Amino acid sequence: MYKLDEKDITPVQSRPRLALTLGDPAGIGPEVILKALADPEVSKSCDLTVVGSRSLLVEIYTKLKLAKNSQPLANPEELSIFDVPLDKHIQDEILIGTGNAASGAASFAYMETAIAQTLADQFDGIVTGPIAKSAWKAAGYNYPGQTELLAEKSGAKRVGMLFVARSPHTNWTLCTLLACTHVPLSQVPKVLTPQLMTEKLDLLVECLEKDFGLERARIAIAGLNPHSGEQGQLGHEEQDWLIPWISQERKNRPNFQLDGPVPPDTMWVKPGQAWYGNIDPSAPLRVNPSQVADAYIALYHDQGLIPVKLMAFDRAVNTSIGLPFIRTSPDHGTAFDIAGKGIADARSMKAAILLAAELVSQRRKVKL
Ligand SMILES: NC(=O)c1ccc[n+]([C@@H]2O[C@H](COP(=O)([O-])OP(=O)(O)OC[C@H]3O[C@@H](n4cnc5c(N)ncnc54)[C@H](O)[C@@H]3O)[C@@H](O)[C@H]2O)c1
Ligand SMILES: N[C@H](C(=O)O)[C@H](O)COP(=O)(O)O
Repeated sequence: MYKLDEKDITPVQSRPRLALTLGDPAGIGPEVILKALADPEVSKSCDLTVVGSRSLLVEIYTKLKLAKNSQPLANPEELSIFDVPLDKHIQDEILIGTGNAASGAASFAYMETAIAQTLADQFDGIVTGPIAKSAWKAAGYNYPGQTELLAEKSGAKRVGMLFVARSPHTNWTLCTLLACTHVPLSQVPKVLTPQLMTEKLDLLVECLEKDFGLERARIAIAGLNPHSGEQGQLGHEEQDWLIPWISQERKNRPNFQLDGPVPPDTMWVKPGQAWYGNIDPSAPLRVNPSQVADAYIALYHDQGLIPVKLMAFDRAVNTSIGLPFIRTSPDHGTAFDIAGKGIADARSMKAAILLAAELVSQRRKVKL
């Protein structure tokens, strides 16, 4: 991947067209959007249309302008907005800082609208503001997350959740795919199967080739149990199917180096070193970014997202792979605890917009 700079920005007429959903209006989505859109690097990279309720956005903008130490915010009057008006009784029940059925109904309506408009070719991709799954549930929408709604509405049979983050220290890119996502921990060993792993590996390989231009890549796959099961002494999944599955996939994909199962506790040591680089000048240079994997497969949500968010909470991007269009999202959630205070960090939203623009441009090049 490369850093988007002035010379890479495509001419105005072919700039990526992105829909930007507000997310849960009671959370920090509107704030990080207004902050990100005030950044010239963002506005230069693509044509952005906010999909959400204009009147709510204006209300939040007015409130944030009054906040202490208010940072630059885009003025809604100057933005392209695809207005999704809400029934008055729903709008009246939206309370900044509290996700509820009304805020869930609103964020669901924004997503449905953005997906429909993107499928109708009004946009090349969607950047989604954070939603609360519990608020969707309260509103009567039973989806584990936005990814599953996107897959259902777009007819995608397979979808993957990939977190992409570029290190500010070394410029190295951390790519982490979750083999299973919003699955309760007790269900993880049952959900993980060789079939599921093959589906996710197929998606990752397609994405690395098509979106990141990597025809040969190194992929590290985590084990499930402590020390990858210690030869069956600390868990049996590695011996039963994970090791045979990796061996088979090595034969099937000679262009790809598949490492694993890597003991989960040490899987993140080298990525951590590649991410931070030689920060301590007295330490020997411990890892060369070219010697680490191009992508990591974590077997379940927190196995992958604890290290990702520890290293890169301010800039990781949740990227859906396998959809017929680009979709990215910041890695953080609705942060109801700080909503409306003007202190939310917009860098992950900015990274999500820039990555979406970059991926749209890359797909266009591949199509030519
Ligand atoms: N992109 C998404 O749609 C997405 C991603 C993760 C979680 N969620 C949802 O968000 C809701 C809340 O989840 P959570 O509390 O586990 O995670 P969270 O990311 O909302 O918040 C975790 C902590 O980080 C802080 N934080 C988060 N984003 C921040 C930012 N941009 N700037 C400064 N501080 C920030 C919060 O104040 C909180 O202390 C849940 O319903 C969850 O499902 C949505
Ligand atoms: N699993 C994601 C995370 O923790 O960042 C997040 O919940 C987003 O999921 P959707 O994009 O599917 O809503």
